[in-house]
Amino acid sequence: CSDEHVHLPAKRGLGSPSLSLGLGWTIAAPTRPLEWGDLNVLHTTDTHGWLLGHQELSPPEPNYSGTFGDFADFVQHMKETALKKRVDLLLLDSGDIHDGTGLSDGSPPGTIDGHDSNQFLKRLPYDALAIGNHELYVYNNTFDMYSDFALHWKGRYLSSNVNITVPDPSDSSQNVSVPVGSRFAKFRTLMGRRVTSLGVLFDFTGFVDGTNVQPVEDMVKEQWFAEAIEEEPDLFLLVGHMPVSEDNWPIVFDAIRVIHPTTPILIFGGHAHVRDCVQLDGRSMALASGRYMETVGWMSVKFDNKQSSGSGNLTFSRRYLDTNRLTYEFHTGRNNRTFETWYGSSITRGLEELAENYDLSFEYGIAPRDYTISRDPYPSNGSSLTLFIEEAVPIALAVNNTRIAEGIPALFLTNSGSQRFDIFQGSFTKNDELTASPYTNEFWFLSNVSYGIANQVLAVLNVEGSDLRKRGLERTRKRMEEMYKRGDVEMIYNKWLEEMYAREVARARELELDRRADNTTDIVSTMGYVTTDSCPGIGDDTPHTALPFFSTPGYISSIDSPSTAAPLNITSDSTPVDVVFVDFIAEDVLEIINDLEAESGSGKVYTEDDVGLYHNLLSNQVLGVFAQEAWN
Ligand SMILES: O=c1ccn([C@@H]2O[C@H](COP(=O)(O)O)[C@@H](O)[C@H]2O)c(=O)[nH]1
Repeated sequence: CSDEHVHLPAKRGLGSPSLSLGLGWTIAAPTRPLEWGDLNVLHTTDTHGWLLGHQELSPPEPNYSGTFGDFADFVQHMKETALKKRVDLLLLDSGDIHDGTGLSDGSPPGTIDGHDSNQFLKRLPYDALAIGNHELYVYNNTFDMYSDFALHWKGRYLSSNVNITVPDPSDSSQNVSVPVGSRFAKFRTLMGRRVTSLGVLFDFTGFVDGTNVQPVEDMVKEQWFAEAIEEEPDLFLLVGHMPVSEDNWPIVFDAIRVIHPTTPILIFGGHAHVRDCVQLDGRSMALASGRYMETVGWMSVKFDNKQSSGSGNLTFSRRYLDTNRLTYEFHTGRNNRTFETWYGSSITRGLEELAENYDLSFEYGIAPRDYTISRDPYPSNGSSLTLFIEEAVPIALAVNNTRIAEGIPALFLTNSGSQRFDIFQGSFTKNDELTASPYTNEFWFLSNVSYGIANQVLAVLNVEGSDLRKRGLERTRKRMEEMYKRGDVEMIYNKWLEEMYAREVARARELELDRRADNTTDIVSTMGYVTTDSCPGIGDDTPHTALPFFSTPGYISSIDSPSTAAPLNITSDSTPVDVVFVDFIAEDVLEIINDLEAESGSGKVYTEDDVGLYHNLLSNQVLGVFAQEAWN
C-alpha cells in the first residue's frame, strides 16, 4: 500500500521550478481497491498533449500531477498484476492527442505539431487507439497520423469512418481516399479472447480539405462493416471519439445487436471531456474518461462461464482515477521507492528534453494572479475570458497596427471555447500560453460596420435578449447543431461542472444544518471532480469537493468594456468600427452581420471578399505578446 508522501509537481522543463510546498496543498489518495474482472481496461482520451502532468499548485491541479512516464509505469505494474491474476488488461485511447500544450503544439515553425509528442504515446503498450477531431483540423497533422503514427500500431489505430486523400501509390498523378488508420481490428487478448474492435468518430463536419468523416449512420450500412461484425467474437470493443451519452453510439450498438444479441460490447468514448458511464443493456458498458490526462478510466467485466456465451447481465465495474502518483502507487501496491522504473522515468526525461528543445519554459512575464475559465465569474478580474478579450487581444493586436494608430475603433470577438485552460499566478511561459490558447486562428475583420450593428453581434451569437431570442431561435438551434458537428462540446463539459457544483452547494447546505444540529465538524476533502453518472456505484476513485463554477457565454467580446485597451471613441450608432474576429467563427459573424444589416434596411451585404486579415498575430500568440507588454 502507498506511503503517505506527496509528490511536488515541479514545472518539469515547462517553467519556473521555484514552487514550494508551503501552501497547505495536498493530494488525497484513493481508499478503495479496483474491482478486477476477467477482462480489464485502462482508458485515456482527449489527452491533448498533457504528457508532463499538471504542474501547478492551485487546486485541483495537483490531483493530475502524474507524468506520462508515471502513467507508463502504472500500466506496466498493472499488466504484471493482470498476468499474475491470469486476466486480461487492455490499454485504449479515444483520440484528440493534438492541440493543448506546448508539447503537442509548440514545435518549431515548419515542423508538424504533435509529431514529436506522439512518439511518447508510441512507447506505451496501447491495444487499440481511435482518431479524434483534433487530428483533422490541419491536413499535415492528419497526414502524419496516416504515414507515421498509424503505421506504428500495425492495424490497431482505428478510423472506421475517417479518410484522408493521398497520392495513389500505384499512380502518383492520381489521388485516393483511404482510411487514416484501419477501419477495424480483430485480435486475440493475452488470455485468448477474440476481440473485434472499431474506432468511430462522431459526425464531425469541421474537418480540413483532404480529409473526410462519414456520418455514423452511413458507416453502419457499409459492406465492410457488415463483414467486420459478421463473425461473433468473445467481445466487441468500440473505441471512439464520441460522447457516450446523447450521441450516436446506439447506432453502432444496435447494428451489432441485430446480429449478436448477447455478445458483450465494451464502449470507450470521449470528446465531451467529462467523466461519464452508460449501460445500453446488461451485457454492455460505455465509459468516457475525461480530458487532459486528468483522468484514467477503468472498466472491468466478469464474463459468464468465463466466456461470452451466456445471456444474463454481466458484472461490470468502472472507476475514474485521478492521475497522480498516490493513485498509481495505491492501485499497484507500491510506494515512492518501489514505483518508479527506468521505463517510466525515461519517458518523463524524454518529454522534459522535448520541452527544453521547444524552449517551453521561455518566460513572457509574471502573471499577477490566477485567471480561470469557469471558477471565477465572467466578466471579472479573475476570469481568463475577460483577460483574453478585454485586455490581451486589444493590447496584443495594437502592436504595429496602423488601423489602431489611426484611431479606428475596433470590437474584438471570439468564441470562449478558444480558451482551453486556466492561467496561474507566477511565471507565464510559452507552455502556459499554448495551454491557455492553443489554436492557430487568424484575426479577420470587416471594416466600416456601423457601431449600431456591430454592437448587436455578440448578443445574437449568445442568443440574449427576448427579441433576439424570438426571431433567432430557429437560426440559433441550427447554429448550435452546426457548432456541435464542428466539435463544440464546451456546453456539455460546462453543464457537467455546473451540475456538480449545484449538488455541492445543496450538500453543503444540508451539512451545515446537520452540523448545527449535531455540533459536529465537516469532513473536508480536496477539490476535484465529483461525478454522477448512470452506472451503478460510485465512479470517482478519490472523493472530492466540487469546484466552484460560474457559467460563461459561448462568445465573448471587448465591446463596451471599460478596461479595453483600445478606447472605442464612439459618438453614435453610425460611427464606423472594425469588427475583428477569429477565423473559426467567421461564417457566423458574417451571417449575423448580414441579417442585422437586412433588418435595419441599410441595403449593405458583406461577402467573403470584404473580410480582411486584421493582424499577422495568430490567436495562440496573443497571450505571449500581451504578457511581454503588460506583465514584465
Ligand atoms: O480552430 C479552432 C478549433 C477548435 N476550437 C474550439 O475547440 C472545440 C473543439 O475541441 P474539442 O476538444 O473537440 O471539444 C471547438 O468547438 C471550439 O470551441 C477553436 O476555438 N478553434
